[in-house]
Amino acid sequence: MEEQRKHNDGKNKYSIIVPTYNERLNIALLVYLVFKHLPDVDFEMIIVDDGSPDGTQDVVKKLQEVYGEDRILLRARPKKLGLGTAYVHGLKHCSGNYVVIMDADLSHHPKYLPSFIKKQMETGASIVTGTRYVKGGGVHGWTLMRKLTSRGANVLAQTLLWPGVSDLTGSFRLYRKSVLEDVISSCVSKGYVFQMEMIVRASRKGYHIEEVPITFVDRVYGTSKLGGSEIVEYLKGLMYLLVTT
Ligand SMILES: Nc1nc2c(ncn2[C@@H]2O[C@H](COP(=O)(O)OP(=O)(O)O[C@H]3O[C@H](CO)[C@@H](O)[C@H](O)[C@@H]3O)[C@@H](O)[C@H]2O)c(=O)[nH]1
Repeated sequence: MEEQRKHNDGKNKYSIIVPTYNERLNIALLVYLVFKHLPDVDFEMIIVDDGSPDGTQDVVKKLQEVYGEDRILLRARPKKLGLGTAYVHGLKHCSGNYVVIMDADLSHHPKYLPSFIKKQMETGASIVTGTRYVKGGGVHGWTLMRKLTSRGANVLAQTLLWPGVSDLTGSFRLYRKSVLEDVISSCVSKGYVFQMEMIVRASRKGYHIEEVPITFVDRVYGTSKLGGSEIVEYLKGLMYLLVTT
């Protein structure tokens, strides 16, 4: 972190976008861990909640009292509108020059954040993406079916699209804000396939992308919102990318 501060010169600010839907049991621990792992970093967290019926927003408001409304921003939408548009919505409210996107359920552990920042500073990359599919990365707690689905989705996309990135469907990423704005404006997907579209379009545009290994740990509280319809959307998205990129 000392090294990080040296290179930072107080200029870099990180906006961490966290989309939430029914994450009441996870969000406080996530916020605590982000603060713990980024003690000397200038950052804000933008929670994009889609009217979670479990009271996620009430917890976020309490967190704002503890950490400050300038560090924890709540940007709510009235109903569940999908992951892709949640990122777009969050991005509108970012004041940092770098943007991190991560899940609320601790499957993206905040302990990795310093390595994302370090990698970006060392390489000058426009995007640093977390990968489960290189040495040092992995998944923990998934059923065999979920592992096969994720692996299959990646292998299929790698074979068809050749993007030069090992994990296309993961969403734990750091972007230079201007790059995210550029790439996001050319994306059309709304659901989970958005992650793949983002990284493929960024790669096609020639942006410098680096990877850091992460272990994705399945959530302890709550349930995944990834259903059969998302898989159909993924396949449609893959075909769309095949013909448009
Ligand atoms: N605001 C908002 N948030 C949402 C929505 N759907 C899901 N989320 C939030 O998005 C995050 C990821 O949702 P999960 O439902 O936990 O995803 P997952 O099944 O664990 O999938 C993860 O792994 C996939 C790759 O294997 C990723 O593609 C996916 O983005 C995510 O990281 C969580 O913080 C969840 O609350 C939505 O419609 N709106």
